[in-house]
Amino acid sequence: MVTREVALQDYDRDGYTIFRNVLDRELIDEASDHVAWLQAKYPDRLGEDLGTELVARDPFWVRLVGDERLLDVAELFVGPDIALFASHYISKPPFSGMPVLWHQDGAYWPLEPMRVVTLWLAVDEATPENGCLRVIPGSHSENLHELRQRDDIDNVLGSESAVTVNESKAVDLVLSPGDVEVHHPNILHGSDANTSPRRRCGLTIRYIPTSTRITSEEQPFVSALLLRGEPGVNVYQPFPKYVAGEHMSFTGATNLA
Ligand SMILES: O=C(O)CCC(=O)C(=O)O
Ligand SMILES: [Fe+2]
Repeated sequence: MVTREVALQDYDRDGYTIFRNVLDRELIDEASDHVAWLQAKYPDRLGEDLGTELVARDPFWVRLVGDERLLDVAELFVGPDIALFASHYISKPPFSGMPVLWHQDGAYWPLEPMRVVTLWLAVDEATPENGCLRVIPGSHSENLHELRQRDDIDNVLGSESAVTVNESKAVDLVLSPGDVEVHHPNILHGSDANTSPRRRCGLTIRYIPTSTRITSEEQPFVSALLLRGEPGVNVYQPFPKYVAGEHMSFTGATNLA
């Protein structure tokens, strides 16, 4: 088990770090069921695009991103007053899962200042074969680059950082279900297509200190949720109540009815 100090040193130096085995198998199995449930409920959405406006009305999603073990990790990076900014499952189906081109998250986000951390929770095993995350260590010290549109190839974001990336420096992040990778908003990262017979699903969770303002016009922001501590500068969505038959059932759901 890495100590907090080592994790923070790694993050400061490399722009990312990994925490192993943060969540238990039972909860990860529920997250995997959740992906199947979402895909049945929203058949027109791609597995790579399950998020944002779905989060705050989904009691399991809110329970998952509000898990104390995840918030304890987030707190190391953003301090004790923590809100959710956004969350997505990126579930790449076998054989056809799309790549995520090289990018810096901060180039996409309406946040001021850009203090935010991503926790990427592995729902499936992630390996080079099924399109695991890839990062360029140390690139978080670069400023945010312009984006350029990319519609010439199938890809999740439809855009990429307008820089030439030295892929020989890329590190593949091999993760097991329940592991959490943490990354900086400026780090260059992406992932290849899934050409393997195995699904590759991860959940991105973007946590902000409540001193970071979500500057989008729409307020409260669709997936803004106060998860720990003082509310700071934002307004937030209410927590959803669990309604049997409407929401996915999960351990502890009826306590949230
Ligand atoms: O899941 C992926 O392949 C990409 C994830 C990503 O870009 C992110 O977590 O910011
Ligand atoms: Fe990203």
